[in-house]
Amino acid sequence: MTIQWFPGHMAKARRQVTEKLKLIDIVFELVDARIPMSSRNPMIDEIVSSKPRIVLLNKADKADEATTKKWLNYFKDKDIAAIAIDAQNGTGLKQITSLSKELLKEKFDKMAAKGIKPRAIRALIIGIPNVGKSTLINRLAKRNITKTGDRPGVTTAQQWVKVGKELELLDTPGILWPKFEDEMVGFKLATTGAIKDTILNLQEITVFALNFLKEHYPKRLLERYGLEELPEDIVELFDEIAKKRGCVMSGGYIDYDKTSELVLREIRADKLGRLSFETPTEYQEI
Ligand SMILES: Nc1nc2c(ncn2[C@@H]2O[C@H](COP(=O)(O)OP(=O)(O)OP(=O)(O)O)[C@@H](O)[C@H]2O)c(=O)[nH]1
Repeated sequence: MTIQWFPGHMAKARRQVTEKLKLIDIVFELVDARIPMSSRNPMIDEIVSSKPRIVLLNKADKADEATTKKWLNYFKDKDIAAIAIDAQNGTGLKQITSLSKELLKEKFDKMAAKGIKPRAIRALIIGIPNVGKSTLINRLAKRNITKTGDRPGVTTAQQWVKVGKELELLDTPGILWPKFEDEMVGFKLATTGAIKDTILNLQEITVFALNFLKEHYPKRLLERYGLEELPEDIVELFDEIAKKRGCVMSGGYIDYDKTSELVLREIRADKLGRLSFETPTEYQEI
């Protein structure tokens, strides 16, 4: 899904999430494990301040394991509950219920003391587009299709999805916008495929990605594209990859768009291995 986030849409998204918060005990904030900060909504702390929250680092199967460990420590140091998961394969999902119970123990104990009948924990999944919200809901609910509740004529009443006996999810997730006014965030979102390539310049995204790989994963670049060494100049690197992969037009001109598409496709398909595009050290001050 591509959403054009105009101010009116942002206000509406925020209003919808705020409404849903009234119905639930806990928020599961879904982020992309490869870019846990860039894939968050910039106002998330303020928007969900009234509820306990677990940060779910999704697509952990695509992220650099060592960096994901650092992110988990980062959140732990900040006293923020966080779990690395792979919603597609179901890895890490068991911890979601146990950690939710832990975080809500006091609230539920108090309810029990008042004689309120025990009930399942109610949760809402929130995240930016394409972060894996529907995949997670379907996986937790052990079903294949998420019902879309907002087609004309379909009742808009909230539906609950049961996850075992102890947890219930709202079946429509909360969708919030990313922090795209920051250019680096935009490049990271585009490199990981979170936003359409047409939103930013394709070649600029690839320059960002290649520079990043050159600095952080040079060996992977060398191996993937059969290069002897990495040229200093990023255009030269582009040229070498293009020549290795036949992205050259008649007359010997390099087809930079084709090269860009190829490199980005391969990064997103994990052909260069598991990659993370940001580390906690850049965010220590937050
Ligand atoms: N490798 C991997 N892919 C995942 C994971 N979770 C989701 N995906 C893929 O990511 C893409 C987006 O997933 P969705 O579940 O549609 O994301 P969404 O957040 O519901 O997206 P919107 O409907 O746009 O808000 C799909 O191609 C999923 O198959 C995961 O843990 N690992």
